[in-house]
Amino acid sequence: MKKFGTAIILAGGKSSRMGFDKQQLNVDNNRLINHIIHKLSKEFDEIIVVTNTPAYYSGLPCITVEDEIVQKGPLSGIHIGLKKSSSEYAYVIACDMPNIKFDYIKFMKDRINETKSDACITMFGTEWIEPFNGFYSKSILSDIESYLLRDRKSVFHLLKQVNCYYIDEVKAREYSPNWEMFLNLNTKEDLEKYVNNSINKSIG
Ligand SMILES: Nc1nc2c(ncn2[C@@H]2O[C@H](COP(=O)(O)OP(=O)(O)OP(=O)(O)O)[C@@H](O)[C@H]2O)c(=O)[nH]1
Ligand SMILES: [Mg+2]
Repeated sequence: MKKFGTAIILAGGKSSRMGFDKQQLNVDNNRLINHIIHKLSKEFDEIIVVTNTPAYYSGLPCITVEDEIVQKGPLSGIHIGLKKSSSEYAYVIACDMPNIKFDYIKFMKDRINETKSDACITMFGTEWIEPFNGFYSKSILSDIESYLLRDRKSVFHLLKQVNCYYIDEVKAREYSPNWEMFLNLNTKEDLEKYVNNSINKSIG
């Protein structure tokens, strides 16, 4: 089994704050998620999009899956994505995150290789985590499954039960001083700000 060959894109949310489906976000006349798929395909052999609308992805270099344990938020998507993953670890990102940094992905892989952790994510301050732009191992699939079946949803609390390596904020800012690699577009204002702020834009 390959160690780091898979990326999972979560795209099964309700987009209630944005007011339209974030799978249809457009930046520079391109669908943002198409850009994410193409960019990730340079680094990963297998791209899994977790979506309720697989038809949006025909012809793209990815496979699509739907949530199995539904209505539990992002962890539902991480669960089925890991289940379908053909690699030991999967990189996980959301469909509304435009700034992917390969040097940080490499840094996370190195930390996992060193520490043999079951997940690798970044802290924001001391109390918050960035659950995406991180890695999760298939080895925690059963933990996630029983957690979801107990009707729990918090990625933060799930990770406390497993062997997760946490990168601290200061370290992460060496790679992304303005936190742009964790930027996610939740509202129309976020989108407008992103489109008008070329400093934050590493798309294309
Ligand atoms: N597969 C799957 N993905 C989800 C689910 N809920 C959220 N996501 C994805 O997780 C990522 C982060 O979630 P949010 O930013 O809260 O997105 P959202 O839930 O669609 O938006 P809001 O309704 O405004 O909270 C996004 O890429 C969502 O598409 C879910 O139940 N299943
Ligand atoms: Mg949400």
